[in-house]
Amino acid sequence: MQGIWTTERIRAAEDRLLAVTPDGELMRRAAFGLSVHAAEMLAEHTGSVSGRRVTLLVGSGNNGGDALWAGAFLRRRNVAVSAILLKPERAHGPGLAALKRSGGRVVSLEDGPQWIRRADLVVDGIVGISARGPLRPDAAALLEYVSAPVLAVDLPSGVDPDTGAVDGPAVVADRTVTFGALKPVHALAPASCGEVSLVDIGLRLSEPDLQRLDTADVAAAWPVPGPDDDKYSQGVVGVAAGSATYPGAAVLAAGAAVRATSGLVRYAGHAADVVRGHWPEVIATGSVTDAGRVQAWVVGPGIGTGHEGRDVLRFVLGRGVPVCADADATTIIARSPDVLDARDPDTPLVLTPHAGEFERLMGSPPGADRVAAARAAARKYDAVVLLKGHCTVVAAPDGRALVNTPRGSWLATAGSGDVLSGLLGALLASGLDPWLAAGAAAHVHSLAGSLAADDAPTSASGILGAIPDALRSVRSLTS
Ligand SMILES: NC(=O)C1=CN([C@@H]2O[C@H](COP(=O)(O)OP(=O)(O)OC[C@H]3O[C@@H](n4cnc5c(N)ncnc54)[C@H](OP(=O)(O)O)[C@@H]3O)[C@@H](O)[C@H]2O)[C@@H](O)CC1
Ligand SMILES: Nc1ncnc2c1ncn2[C@@H]1O[C@H](COP(=O)(O)OP(=O)(O)O)[C@@H](O)[C@H]1O
Ligand SMILES: [K+]
Repeated sequence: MQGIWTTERIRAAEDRLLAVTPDGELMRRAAFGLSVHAAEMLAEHTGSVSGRRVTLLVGSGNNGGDALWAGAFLRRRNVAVSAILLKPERAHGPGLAALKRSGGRVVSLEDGPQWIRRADLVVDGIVGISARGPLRPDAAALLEYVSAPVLAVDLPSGVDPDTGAVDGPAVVADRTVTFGALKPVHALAPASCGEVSLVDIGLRLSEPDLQRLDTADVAAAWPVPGPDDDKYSQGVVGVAAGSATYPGAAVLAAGAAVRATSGLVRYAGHAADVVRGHWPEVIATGSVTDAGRVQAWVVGPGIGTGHEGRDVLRFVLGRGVPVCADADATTIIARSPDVLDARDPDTPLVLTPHAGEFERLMGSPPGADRVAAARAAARKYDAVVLLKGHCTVVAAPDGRALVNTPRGSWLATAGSGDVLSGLLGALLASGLDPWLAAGAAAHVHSLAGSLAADDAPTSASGILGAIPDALRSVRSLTS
């Protein structure tokens, strides 16, 4: 698991460390690491370091101080460094002195654009973890001239450090070098951060506020049959999805469940013939009432939101097994919360809303703080909530939260959510902790999406087809 800490926690840990570290030492550690990454980027993009031009955008806080010190270190490698000070009277004193001593140039805000245009690399030291609100106009104006690769100091300026939300102009970095520990922005705003690198400055932190699954966590959690297993012992999943008119959701959800684990898959609903045609290994019946025993249900994709869908949902909630309520099932719960009376409070429920379904469930959209939103919904429904979007957030009623950072946006395609629910249902049936099951399913779903796409549009069927490759890739770490 990768830990992620809020800026409040980071600041407290920094204060503790600062108290026992010589003055300026932490910043120099941070800035030296930053300069190594800057040199690496110069070499990558231009083929050399010496003689190249770096322009620093320098705000009035320590983030600007990091940039100035890094500039001084780069001077030692014969890089031409210029610094644009947004507030010259409040620039970090020791950093500015170090840059000047090393032969770096300080340029005025008015001359800034030409130095940005001529740069081989732009370093964003405008603002770091003390950023508040949208980027100020003088800083925002400079960004219009940037065409060179950008290295963000700690985080891309203009992006909220704790939520990753972007409200107005913001830096889009090719690489972000952060210090001590990952902050929420790094997991929640991948398109703004670019590649994220962590420089160790010796921070000590306890329990993280937010987590991210490593591939190794997913590999360790994913169920694999052993010598004594049979088709029942690995967990049987039931899929209640689709309709005669719209059988696609059923085919996708059942197919994802088939590919996720080697346990048995049952299907119940009006698309039984179509599902059987696609997946002969699925035991398909017309109704949940004669589906047979399962260890978890996936319910909702394509079942409609009328009384029949409501009856199906109520029936599966009453079976005493974990339920993944997706798509139409979330809408039914939002409109008729009394269906949840059928649920035994001790059996896990996973809700998988996208933003629109979330708004129906909670009465307002997720807003900028998607982690807080998912946590609130998890508490309200006493359920694990998987909030879909570019980044997927999974929160448990006990407050645990994780985020899945995607590789691109190819998952934004029709039916992709049905594939996710099938994966998740199969993991629930195997007995995995529902929060971990949701996180692992999201991880494999997004990996399958990027493998299927391979830089060109794909489809839900393509994502489904790439599940075995995604699992092979995840498991290759363990073999
Ligand atoms: N502490 C440590 O041990 C270490 C800390 N480190 C580094 O320190 C950074 C944190 O530094 P920090 O706390 O000095 O604040 P920082 O983020 O630079 O910005 C504050 C200034 O920005 C301004 N400002 C605010 N919002 C703005 C906006 N929207 N748009 C534009 N400007 C805005 C605001 O100005 P004011 O409102 O005062 O005019 C304020 O003065 C951290 O990210 C890391 O890089 C590393 O060296 C490792 C060791
Ligand atoms: N821009 C995006 N980037 C990455 N993933 C996305 C993006 N938009 C949607 N997704 C993912 O794609 C899936 C879409 O699911 P859903 O909204 O239920 O669609 P559908 O009903 O068509 O299946 C979710 O897993 C969601 O997290
Ligand atoms: K920054």
